[in-house]
Amino acid sequence: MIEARNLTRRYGPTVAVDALSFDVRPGSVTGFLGPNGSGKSTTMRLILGLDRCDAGQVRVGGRRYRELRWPLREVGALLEAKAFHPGRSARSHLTALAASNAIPRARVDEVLDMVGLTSAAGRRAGKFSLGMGQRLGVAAALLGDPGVLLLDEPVNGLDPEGVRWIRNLLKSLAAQGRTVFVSSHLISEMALTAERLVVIGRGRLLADTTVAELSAGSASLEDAFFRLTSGAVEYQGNQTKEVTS
Ligand SMILES: Nc1ncnc2c1ncn2[C@@H]1O[C@H](COP(=O)(O)OP(=O)(O)OP(=O)(O)O)[C@@H](O)[C@H]1O
Repeated sequence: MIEARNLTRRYGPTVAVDALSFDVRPGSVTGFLGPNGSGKSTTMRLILGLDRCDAGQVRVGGRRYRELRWPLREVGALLEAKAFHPGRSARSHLTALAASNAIPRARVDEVLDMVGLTSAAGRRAGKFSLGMGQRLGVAAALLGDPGVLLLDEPVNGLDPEGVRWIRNLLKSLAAQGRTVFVSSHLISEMALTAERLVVIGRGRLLADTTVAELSAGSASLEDAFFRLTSGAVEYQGNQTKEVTS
């Protein structure tokens, strides 16, 4: 369970996260949606204690992240791909992480197998493709067999097999009773993966609901998302002249 209450983070004049309150419950995948710059990554960093909040608080399993004795065994996180030393092999990266949290070494090979990196385990992680880096990040998140998982854009860079794999993985982790919180810009993918949604815009909560509820009355979840966030989009491209061939 993740409980955010009145969570607020400012960077100078920018209010990145603005009095945000929501719960992420165990047993289902909760998608975290919002336009560019709406505060999703900042919120995830606040949950993980990687950034301090100016007001409010967030608890994971009833405690603040920094109060957790073995954080990797309680919360697994994938924040950005390639968050590892480029000169280390995938296996040695995971082995070092396991040692720091008193996780048995045998678990390293288990998670390498789960993410499909067994054959690349001895290669320098710095030479990994984006998708392989994402897989290694997922392996690190799963290492401590945590009850809570936080993933920021996990499908980024994954091939179609990888997208389907992560979808099924997240659903099965939730079905085991874990709390799974996952951000994405791919609304159609979220429609397939998530049961619940937290939607934010300009740092504020726009909806804390189910996919079914939000989609009801719209042609698609994407349409419902655009309607919900239409007043909260900060960065928008211009339509270019249509190309006809
Ligand atoms: N370290 C920082 N210093 C200054 N401003 C920041 C910092 N981190 C985030 N911001 C600002 O906070 C706001 C929210 O950013 P954040 O990265 O959390 O959004 P996001 O929803 O994850 O965006 P995206 O979908 O584009 O990844 C933005 O205006 C961003 O410029």
